Amino acid sequence: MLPFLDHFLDSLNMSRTSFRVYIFAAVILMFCLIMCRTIFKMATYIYAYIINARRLRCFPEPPRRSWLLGHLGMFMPTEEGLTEISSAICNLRRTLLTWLGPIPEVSLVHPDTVKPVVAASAAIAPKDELFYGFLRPWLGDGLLLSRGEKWGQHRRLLTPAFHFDILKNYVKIFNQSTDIMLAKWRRLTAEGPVSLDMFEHVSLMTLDTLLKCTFSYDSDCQEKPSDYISAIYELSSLVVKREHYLPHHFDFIYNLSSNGRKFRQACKTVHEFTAGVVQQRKKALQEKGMEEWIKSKQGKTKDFIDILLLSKNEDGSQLSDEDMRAEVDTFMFEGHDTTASGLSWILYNLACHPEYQEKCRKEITELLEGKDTKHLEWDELSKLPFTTMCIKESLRLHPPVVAVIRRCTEDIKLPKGDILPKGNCCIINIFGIHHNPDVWPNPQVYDPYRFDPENLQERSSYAFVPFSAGPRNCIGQNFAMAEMKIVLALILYNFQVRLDETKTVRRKPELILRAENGLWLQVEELKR
Ligand code: HEM
Repeated sequence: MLPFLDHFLDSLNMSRTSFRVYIFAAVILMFCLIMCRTIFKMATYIYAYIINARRLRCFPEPPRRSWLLGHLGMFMPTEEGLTEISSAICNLRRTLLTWLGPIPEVSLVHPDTVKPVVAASAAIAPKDELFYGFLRPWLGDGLLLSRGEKWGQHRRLLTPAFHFDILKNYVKIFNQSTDIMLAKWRRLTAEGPVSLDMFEHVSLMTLDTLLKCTFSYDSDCQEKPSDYISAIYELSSLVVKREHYLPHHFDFIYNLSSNGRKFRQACKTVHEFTAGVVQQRKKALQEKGMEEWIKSKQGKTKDFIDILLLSKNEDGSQLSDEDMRAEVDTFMFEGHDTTASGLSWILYNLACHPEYQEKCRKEITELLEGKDTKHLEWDELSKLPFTTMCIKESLRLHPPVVAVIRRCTEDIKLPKGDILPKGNCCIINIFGIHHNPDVWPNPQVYDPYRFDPENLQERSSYAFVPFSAGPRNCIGQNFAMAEMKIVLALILYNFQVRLDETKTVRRKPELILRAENGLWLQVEELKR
């Protein structure tokens, strides 16, 4: 049947039976090798899990089944666990690491390791990994998900939109949106203190702010429901549900599911809204002409879409409609939940520590007392040093984004000499870094004095990375810090927040760090 094979075996002086035995042995050997590799890899994970769980105690709350998947990421081999394992294997380190292939999701928890990874991560694509992929149908090729040359070009184009001269103009909006929330709180607490879910109230307020800063759109969403806002909420929750349910990781199955259909519908609502505003604005610009249009904006706050319309690349080209839509959707996604999470946890930490809350209030009162309008100006934001320390310490203890993913673009040397091979994916475990006892003594303790300028010197700049770090850090961090300072100042000036003893607060890492069943605090108006 196979004259060629017979000829070949004759030339080797080998019978067909012996040939079959050899082939069989080779297959068994290959199978054993693959099994060894898999077993070894699994043992590595289990060992690292035990080491990390013991050493780092990332999340004090035991994981619940529903979010075990997301939670496991926190315990994937940290570079320390990995070092210990590979040290045990001793000289074969490099060879073994290479042989094992890319070790998925090594979780980086030390500033020295994070530094080379984020520094090299400008043009790479961390973004096509599992989780980022789920966001793509919604956010398109916006700044968060784009890569390479396109990312570089857009980042250069968008950076001026976050210049202090532009951010200054948003201060009025931050004050106004907070006033709306506080008016609501006044109504709710008219009869006495009540317990409110901070996430619910604060995230509506941050969305309201973003809609005004991005589109100049007053949706009144803090008072009445809005389709666009509901769609954004739905998209955020559907992405998390998809991540936690393994069969839905496959596009084919997800698209057929009811959640997949809801996701498509919500994407449609959001995209139509954004594209509509972009179109309208472009039309107005074309009708008026550039000069007249710029004149009409003088003395008014330029929103984010205005700035995008005026931006040009080095070659004079502008963003296409599609790119503009993607950038706006990305800002709405990146900018509201993160800031809401940051603010909710700050209020929680200050409720846990009334002495710090009182100290912030004193600082804020000194600034606002004697002013006609109890609003903060841009220049006053630097006059709240203790409040800023409290905000930073809360971002350390409860970072809104718990982790980001990067792929190494080069071999990365770990502190103890081991190598993370190029191409390996790693989790920059922001939560882990912020809770690493080697960097932060007593990491679970809320102590704003860690951020006293006197204590900053000896700490690595990669020890505190709530906004990530390196060229691909958060473009909106100054926006977020300004907003958080203003909102916090106005809340503390007008209200007292206390823990609600009837509700337990448990951290719940999703897209952002949430609280299981909401974050309920007792709110009481201060009589001045
Ligand atoms: C407390 C609030 C915020 C936190 C903690 C935060 C955190 C982060 C982090 C950790 C990243 C890196 C994500 C990654 O690489 O996967 C990021 C990226 C980004 N953030 Fe923020 N963010 C906040 C507020 C904002 C705001 C207010 C905006 C816009 C208005 C914004 C816009 C963005 C964008 C566009 C990116 C992608 C940047 C790029 O890849 O070049 N963020 N943010």
